[in-house]
Amino acid sequence: MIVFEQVVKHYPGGYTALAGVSFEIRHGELVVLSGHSGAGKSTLMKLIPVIERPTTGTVRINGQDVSHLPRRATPYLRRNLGLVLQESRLLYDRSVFDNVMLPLVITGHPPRDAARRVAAALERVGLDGRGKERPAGLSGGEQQRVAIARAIVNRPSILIADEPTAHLDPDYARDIADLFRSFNEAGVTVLVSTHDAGLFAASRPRRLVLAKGMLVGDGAAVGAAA
Ligand SMILES: Nc1ncnc2c1ncn2[C@@H]1O[C@H](COP(=O)(O)OP(=O)(O)OP(=O)(O)O)[C@@H](O)[C@H]1O
Repeated sequence: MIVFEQVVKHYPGGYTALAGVSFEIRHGELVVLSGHSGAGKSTLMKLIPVIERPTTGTVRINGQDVSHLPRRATPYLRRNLGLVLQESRLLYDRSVFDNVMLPLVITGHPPRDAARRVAAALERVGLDGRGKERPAGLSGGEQQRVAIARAIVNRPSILIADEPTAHLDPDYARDIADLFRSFNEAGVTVLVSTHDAGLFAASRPRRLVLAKGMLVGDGAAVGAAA
């Protein structure tokens, strides 16, 4: 469960990225966050794993107020979150397998079970047998799948993805959207931001719409309108 209560985020220099945002996402929901460039989507997403903190207001994840979470406690929080953020780039000097393994290495997972989980995550995103390859040799859509496999390898209950279909050809983008739907159908709470909400319309998601740091829409998607 993700709860935002009157969340305000000012950046240094005075820019207001979020101007008092409140909503509640229940377990098992599929939520698409849309809004123009600069509306505050990335900021909202970064508040959940505490990459950024609210200036005022409260963010609660699975009942825990994370607004003032000590830095040393953030790895425990992030263990239950799958993150595909703008800044979560792949390591290009490592194999696909090593990239997906990374979160398990960080959490000190037993190596043999970790290898099994990586193989399962790669299979889940349609990249089984590709673990030895380098990310640079993969298409943009396949690289995004590696990032998604890395996000789900810890079997998170919440998956957060910031513009995962940006820069992808329409066919690849649709495949990625379908992948998020299948995670959601398997019980994962999914929050995904996009400029193209129509891409996810078939999944009948709940749509949150941000404009200038304010929540201006909250409801079921209608047709393929963006
Ligand atoms: N670290 C930062 N320091 C200062 N200002 C920032 C910072 N991060 C974001 N902003 C500003 O906050 C506003 C909201 O940015 P944010 O990235 O959340 O929007 P967005 O809706 O995700 O946009 P986009 O779709 O272009 O990624 C923007 O005007 C941006 O310039």
